[in-house]
Amino acid sequence: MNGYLCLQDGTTFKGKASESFNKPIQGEIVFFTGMTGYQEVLTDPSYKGQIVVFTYPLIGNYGINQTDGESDEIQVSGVIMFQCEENPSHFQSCQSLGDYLNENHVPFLTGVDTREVTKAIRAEGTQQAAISTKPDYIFQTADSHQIDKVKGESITTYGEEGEMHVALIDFGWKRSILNALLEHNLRVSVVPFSELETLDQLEPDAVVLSNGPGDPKDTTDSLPFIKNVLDKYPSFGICMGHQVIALAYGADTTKLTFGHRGANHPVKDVITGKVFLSSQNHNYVVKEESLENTPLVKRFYNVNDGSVEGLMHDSKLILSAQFHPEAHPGPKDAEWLFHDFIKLVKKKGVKAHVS
Ligand SMILES: NC(=O)CC[C@H](N)C(=O)O
Repeated sequence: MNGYLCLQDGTTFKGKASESFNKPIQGEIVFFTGMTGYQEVLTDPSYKGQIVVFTYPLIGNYGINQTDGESDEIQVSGVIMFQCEENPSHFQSCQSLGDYLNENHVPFLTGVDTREVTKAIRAEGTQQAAISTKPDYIFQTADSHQIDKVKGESITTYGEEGEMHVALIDFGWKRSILNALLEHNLRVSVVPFSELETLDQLEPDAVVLSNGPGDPKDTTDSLPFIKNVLDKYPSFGICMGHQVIALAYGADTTKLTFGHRGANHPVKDVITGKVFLSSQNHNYVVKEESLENTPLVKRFYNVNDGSVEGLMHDSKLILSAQFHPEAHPGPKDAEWLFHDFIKLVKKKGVKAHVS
């Protein structure tokens, strides 16, 4: 059966609709440029409600395994591919990508010129799109507040034997962030951001603010509370967590034209002068000029477009990254950030910089 990808600007692409596809779906369309990492992308809560275009032409060749999920379910609303491999080959593969998507009723199109779609998104920007049986889809009001769809209900603690206690504030956390913290022998309590009043009772040694879907300003009501937390505990923000730290201290965020999603985004560390490759998945960025009257300073920036990629507090142990030091998917070149942050927390450091 034919299926259509309809962009809100009127552009339409024809493809082959997946087996389980029976009703149109609408979502924000974004593109991911990595050659691998599709399972992590599909299950990352930051992608909640989005339609993901994989620019690499062959997706699914190593199948789906039991370990690479970033959460227990598929979070994207739809997938656009050129070719979805039906016969995966990998010793850990337990299912093909197509079967995985069909079984979970996530619609996808194949046979679409994904590079052409990407060019259209780059030209007109991230926008609403639909996977539909007809080329003339009528757009509905876009879904907002994706964060409400991924938030956890209660506090859960992992790594009971850990030597220090970290509260991971949950805006839609990726499993790899938890794993990176557990690898450092920490006890980690995942705290839904709506449960922040109980954070003090946990007596954490430090706080990590997680990734999450949608507009960071969806957390506006919680910002005064988050600022209290930041003022009190050494803190490390990742992606949405980084944006929330900026907002809490009075800086501002804005939406990029088409975001950064992929496994090879070059970032420069202002302090060391080093450039490293990073895994990224975001639409929003902190506005550099809005940092002016805040205690935050730019620590990292994107080598391609100069946008802010991370912050430090000028007198507190607060560090943040717009990219993903936990990787999954993508390079682990930035995992030293966890190491540095934890080392500073242990030393009772007062600034987010190891000299
Ligand atoms: N991965 C993330 O945490 C993404 C943050 C935010 N939703 C953005 O798109 O910019």
